[in-house]
Amino acid sequence: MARVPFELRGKSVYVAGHRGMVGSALVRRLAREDVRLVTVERREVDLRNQAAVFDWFAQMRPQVAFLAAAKVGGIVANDTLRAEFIYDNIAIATNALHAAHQSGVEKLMFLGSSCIYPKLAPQPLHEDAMLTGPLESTNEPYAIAKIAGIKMAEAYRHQYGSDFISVMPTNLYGPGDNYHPELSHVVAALIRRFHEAKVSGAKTVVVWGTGTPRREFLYVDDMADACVHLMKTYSGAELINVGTGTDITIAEFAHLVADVIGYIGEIHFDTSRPDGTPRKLLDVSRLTNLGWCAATSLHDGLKRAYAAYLSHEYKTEIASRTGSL
Ligand SMILES: NC(=O)C1=CN([C@@H]2O[C@H](COP(=O)(O)OP(=O)(O)OC[C@H]3O[C@@H](n4cnc5c(N)ncnc54)[C@H](OP(=O)(O)O)[C@@H]3O)[C@@H](O)[C@H]2O)C=CC1
Ligand SMILES: C[C@H]1O[C@H](OP(=O)(O)OP(=O)(O)OC[C@H]2O[C@@H](n3cnc4c(=O)[nH]c(N)nc43)[C@H](O)[C@@H]2O)[C@@H](O)[C@@H](O)C1=O
Repeated sequence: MARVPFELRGKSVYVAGHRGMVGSALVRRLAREDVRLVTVERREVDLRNQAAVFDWFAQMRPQVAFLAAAKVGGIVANDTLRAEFIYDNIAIATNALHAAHQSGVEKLMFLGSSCIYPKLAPQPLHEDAMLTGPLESTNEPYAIAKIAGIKMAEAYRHQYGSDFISVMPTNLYGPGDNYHPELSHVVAALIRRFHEAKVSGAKTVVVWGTGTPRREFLYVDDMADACVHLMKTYSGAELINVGTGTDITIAEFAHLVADVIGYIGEIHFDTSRPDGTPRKLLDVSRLTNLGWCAATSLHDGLKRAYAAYLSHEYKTEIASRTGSL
């Protein structure tokens, strides 16, 4: 059966995690499609609650689902909230994927992460590197949960013929990010730290680790655009990496953030803090062959992310999401 191109038009589309960074970008992107958006707040349906999830899918019967809900955070959140990261993320994946199968969802996208690849896998990280070696210890519980979700989508495709696809995003940033000083990812952490240093006139800013790890960063609205593109054009069991295909050291990145924010002081590296994976550069050849590439440069994306931070920094939404971590 030819399953692509998949027609989104006229469909009811569920975005799980619609208040999050990726989910809200998906909502912005889907506003350009002729679809009926379906969302539900966590206080009404906690995706860890199997009965609530099964009931909600049976009642709402969405035709399409983007699974962008997860327990998410940076290196310290992953390393310290290890039980929550494995429990929440396995529960969310198993409940939502099985409910989608039971209620007859036509097509579903599961969002994994580039941290599912082995710590020392060859670079750039090809999709076939999954399960070929030990994981990075700081995010092993999260990665195991994501691998469970990927394998579940693959199994349901194999046994039931479900059109479930899995995409592996690189490190993401942009509007709606979490700015918690300890628990956030590096982009949000440094935007906040450099901004506060500029405002207070601080002479030094501390950046974690040695500065030598390399990371690839994708602007979240590009991520949402890639998700919609792949939903329409891809159907298969193979994973699809989603990134830019270029990376940068954390030291170079810190200087770029300082430049965008206008901070002119010194940068110190705190080597007592973890570096995590030495390098996480995605091989994006499958994505490129499917006709998609990123549109936003890191410099432009950071300018937009900083503008979003300035316009949201005192709003309670970020404060409440930060408090929930
Ligand atoms: N950010 C990144 O750099 C990367 C993210 N990803 C993946 O992308 C996806 C989206 O991440 P991102 O947008 O950054 O994360 P956010 O933390 O910004 O958003 C996560 C969303 O999931 C919802 N959620 C979490 N737990 C539950 C629950 N138990 N029940 C219902 N809803 C829940 C949150 O709800 P609420 O708003 O109520 O808190 C929130 O809307 C995730 O699958 C993540 O693993 C992959 C690679 C990199
Ligand atoms: C997306 C991916 O994100 C996580 O992995 P990670 O790439 O290690 O994420 P990170 O953004 O927290 O750090 C990136 C690098 O940056 C350095 N770094 C410097 N200074 C700060 C800093 O102030 N905060 C943070 N968080 N990191 C800093 C930090 O030491 C590291 O070398 C996974 O757990 C998992 O969640 C996942 O899927």
